[in-house]
Amino acid sequence: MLEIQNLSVEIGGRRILNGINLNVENGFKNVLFGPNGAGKSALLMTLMGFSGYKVVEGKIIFKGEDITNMSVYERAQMGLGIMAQRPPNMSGVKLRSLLGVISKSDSKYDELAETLDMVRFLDRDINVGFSGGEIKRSELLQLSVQNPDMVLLDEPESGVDLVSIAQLGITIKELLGGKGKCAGERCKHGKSALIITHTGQVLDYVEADRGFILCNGKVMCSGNPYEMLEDIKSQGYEECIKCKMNYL
Ligand SMILES: Nc1ncnc2c1ncn2[C@@H]1O[C@H](COP(=O)(O)OP(=O)(O)OP(=O)(O)O)[C@@H](O)[C@H]1O
Repeated sequence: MLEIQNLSVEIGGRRILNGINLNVENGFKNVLFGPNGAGKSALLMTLMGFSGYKVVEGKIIFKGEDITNMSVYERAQMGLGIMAQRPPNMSGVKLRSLLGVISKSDSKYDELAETLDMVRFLDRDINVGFSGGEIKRSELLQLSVQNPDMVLLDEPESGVDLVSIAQLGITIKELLGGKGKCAGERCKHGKSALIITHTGQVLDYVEADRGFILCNGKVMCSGNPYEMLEDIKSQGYEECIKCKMNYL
């Protein structure tokens, strides 16, 4: 589904990502761990094609096509979607208007908005004055309406209160499980995902397949995401440098 080949990225002339090789197979839910500033968000933003992230080496292959130089719009049209960590304020653009543009004609976003307690935000400017948790719910609502084949989730649980986190987790699970319309392989395996998490709370709702640890802009190791999370909790990220040789 997604192949990241020897990807190096610069922001403002500074190398942030260095020779990243990482795959997300069809229907797999892979997890990206790593300390603050490792380059995790930069990787997801680069995959989605946002400006400011300059690919200086390598390729991004999605569904067999080289998307490295495609626009955000083209990537979204191909079935790639993101729940960003810090999406921008969109003054003058109502959430309802954006959902209308994203949704296919038969999408019922009112129902999804109700599930995520977002109905009262539909006629507000996107993200303007939203709390941290409200921004996350708004992002998830947009992503659910888009219903992409592959989702990029950047710390979906951060800033969300303990009560709302269950609803958020269930909605993510339903989204990834391919609930609703889908076809062929996608129906069988659900959607593909690359998920950034520090706490691992989202993994209570999503069955993850493989974990990767990113340190200093490089993938240091890969393995069972649940074991990796326990190791990180008990030993921190020190060990990730040592296990570089185990990276597959
Ligand atoms: N627009 C920018 N201009 C300059 N430096 C940037 C910019 N965006 C990101 N960086 C730098 O790139 C590095 C990687 O940032 P990134 O947000 O990808 O880290 P992260 O692994 O997601 O961290 P966290 O876990 O704290 O969210 C950081 O050193 C950050 O300061």
